[in-house]
Amino acid sequence: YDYGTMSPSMKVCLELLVRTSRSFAAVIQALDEELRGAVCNFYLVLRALDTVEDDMSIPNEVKVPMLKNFHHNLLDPDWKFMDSKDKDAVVLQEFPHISKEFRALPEKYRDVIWDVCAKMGNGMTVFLERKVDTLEEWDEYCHYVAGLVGIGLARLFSASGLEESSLGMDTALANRVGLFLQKTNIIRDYLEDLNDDRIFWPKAVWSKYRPDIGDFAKPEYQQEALACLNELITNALELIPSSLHFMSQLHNQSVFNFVAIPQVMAIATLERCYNNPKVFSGVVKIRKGEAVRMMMGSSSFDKVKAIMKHFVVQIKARIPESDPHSKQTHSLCQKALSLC
Ligand SMILES: O=C(O)CO[C@@H](C(=O)O)[C@@H](OCCCCCc1ccc2ccccc2c1)C(=O)NCCCCCc1ccc2ccccc2c1
Ligand SMILES: [Mg+2]
Ligand SMILES: [Mg+2]
Repeated sequence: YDYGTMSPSMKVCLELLVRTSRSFAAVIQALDEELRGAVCNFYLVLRALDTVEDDMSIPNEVKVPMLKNFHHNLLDPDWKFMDSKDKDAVVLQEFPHISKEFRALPEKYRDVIWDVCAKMGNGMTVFLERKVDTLEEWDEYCHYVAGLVGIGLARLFSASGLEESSLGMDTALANRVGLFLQKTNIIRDYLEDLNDDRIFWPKAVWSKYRPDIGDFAKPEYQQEALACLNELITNALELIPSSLHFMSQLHNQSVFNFVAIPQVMAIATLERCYNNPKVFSGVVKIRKGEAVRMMMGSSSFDKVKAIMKHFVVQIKARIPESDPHSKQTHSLCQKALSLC
């Protein structure tokens, strides 16, 4: 970076990026110059929107219009929100710096960020009133908060000229790339979300095993908890072919690293969570050393396929005979391995 020529608001944005994202700050900063500012702003704008969604101290009658109209704040140099209690409240307090950087971006990037922000904000309100019930609604919610990010990123990559224009046109594929990350987060964060009285596990699935999702945290219901966990992980494993297909189309090294590292971290997380009772007593995180090794080893498609293969083999090797979805899990592992 050339800190000397960087505008004061860009300096603030870089600090906000590093402060609000352990997992994305490094890979965003490593993007080629042409994309870095746009993707950094895309992240901060959506993190600010998500901070409104996540802030349980904001009542729904205030939150709904705030989310629906959030994208208009991008054009208001003075807009900020000082009353958030969320862990990332700082992005709402410093929003004038974020919106200033947005307005300085080329129009082709502003159009993508504006469009995704509007659609995500509107989508979030849909699930403020009602919980995620069916697997279709699980896909719908994840589309709003992460699928749209994948679609927006693919459009930014194509618009930059660093990737083919066809990438930005296959919205169904880019959507699935985002779903893979969000479903992994939701599966991993069972206990954290339960403690916040937030449920993102689809009710149509967990209610097959227990009438109250809180029961999974009780040792006497460990079998039901693991069966539900394994079913949701199996659902997420369906997305591996799309993840690989998306990555196979990337030509720019910095874009490849940016896409591959979160995907590799996701399959590693799913493997750590599979049939693991610790999901219900704490948060299963990848150790820093292991994460660094994976980041270093994700620089080419062949290397990423080797890492994917490693984790899918681990899952396949420990599918319990008694698990109600063992056949689906086994055949999805086979399918994924055939592509690695
Ligand atoms: O509050 C938290 O800390 C976690 O919030 C989760 C939640 O509230 O569900 C949840 O908030 C979702 C709404 C805001 C999305 C913000 C975002 C995230 C990553 C980005 C990466 C690059 C550019 C823009 C990005 C925007 C969250 O952060 N989930 C993490 C998984 C979603 C990642 C989105 C995504 C999708 C496709 C991608 C493809 C390639 C590289 C990164 C990708 C990143
Ligand atoms: Mg959040
Ligand atoms: Mg959220």
